[in-house]
Amino acid sequence: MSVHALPRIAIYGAGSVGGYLAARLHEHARITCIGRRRVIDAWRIHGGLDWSDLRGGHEHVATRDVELQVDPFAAAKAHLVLVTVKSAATETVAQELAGIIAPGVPVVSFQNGLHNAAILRDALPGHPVLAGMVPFNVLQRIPGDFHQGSGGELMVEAHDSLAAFFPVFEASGLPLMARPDMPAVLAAKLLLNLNNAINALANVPLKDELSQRDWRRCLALAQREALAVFAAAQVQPAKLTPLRPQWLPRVLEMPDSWFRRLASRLLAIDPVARSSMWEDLERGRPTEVDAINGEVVRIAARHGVTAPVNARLVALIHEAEQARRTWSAQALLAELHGVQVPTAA
Ligand SMILES: NC(=O)C1=CN([C@@H]2O[C@H](COP(=O)(O)OP(=O)(O)OC[C@H]3O[C@@H](n4cnc5c(N)ncnc54)[C@H](OP(=O)(O)O)[C@@H]3O)[C@@H](O)[C@H]2O)C=CC1
Ligand SMILES: CC(C)(CO)C(=O)C(=O)O
Repeated sequence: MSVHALPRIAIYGAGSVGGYLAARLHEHARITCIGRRRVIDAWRIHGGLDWSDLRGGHEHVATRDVELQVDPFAAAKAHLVLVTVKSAATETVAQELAGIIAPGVPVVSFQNGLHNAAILRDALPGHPVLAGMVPFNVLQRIPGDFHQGSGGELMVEAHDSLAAFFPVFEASGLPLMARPDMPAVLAAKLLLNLNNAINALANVPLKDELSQRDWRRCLALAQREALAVFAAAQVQPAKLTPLRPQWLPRVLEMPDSWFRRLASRLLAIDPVARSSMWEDLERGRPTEVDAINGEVVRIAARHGVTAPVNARLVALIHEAEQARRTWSAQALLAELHGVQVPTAA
């Protein structure tokens, strides 16, 4: 196919996910990736983008093969826009895209958190704005070099406007699964993302963290609390792993050898992979904790229940944004047990 016949995709938010998607999709679409000047300059100095994954796939994509831009107007010619900024930046991005992108162009939020698509939708009437989900981890090891450290398929809200783009993702080796139940998918992803804060506080790779029972017990406390909050709010998370979401805390608490046997897929993570929240702390950036653990606390408050474990994780991450401290699993577990209201005997 001539390059001029390829669809144009704008990726708004040049970071870990944005850079990885740009590098993976570039052969089957004309990609424009829009981001901060410091990032775009660093990617140009790197000579383009490199991607690799845990199955050994890798490629160097030269700067002539992806358009790297700092000007939001570069999104004007896109046939599809993918939003890949952190949740706190969504409102600003929505305002920046309004009036720039062509009428009717679909916009997909490839972000964690429950409300990013709704924020974009409010500012972009006349566009199908669709929730998406990135299941795998991407680490930007050095500027311009992206490593996918775990598996899973990209998901998106089913919509006719995306018909021309499914083959692009498929041909690029990143199939996109259309889902009729994205609110349930995002709720299930939020449960998994409760580990982002624990991984950031642990300051160790995800695989090491999840291999140790006391870290998993911390996650089980946060997930069990979130599941109770979801039940109070009548939110049913989708089944994204071989285990039903309701079983996750019990399996996480199992001894290491049982956990390895029962949840081998949860441990199929590259040894270098860390959560995106760890990457934020490492780079001195504000984190997304208010859109993740903070979301559990807000839903709890709306439904007359409490979420002290997730509230404590929010506070600890905000403290870490100011000054980092490395926790041991035992110290964090004691801290999280300490905030729980004892249940009547
Ligand atoms: N990284 C991962 O492994 C995964 C991440 N996710 C989710 O994907 C989303 C993106 O995460 P990630 O890629 O890690 O984020 P990054 O912080 O790596 O990338 C986002 C980039 O967008 C930039 N940005 C913010 N606002 C604007 C703007 N108005 N115009 C241009 N650029 C802007 C940011 O700059 P600045 O820092 O200056 O704000 C940053 O460079 C998040 O919701 C995250 O939770 C989901 C699954 C996995
Ligand atoms: C893939 C996962 C769950 C963990 O890396 C993530 O979403 C993140 O880091 O933000």
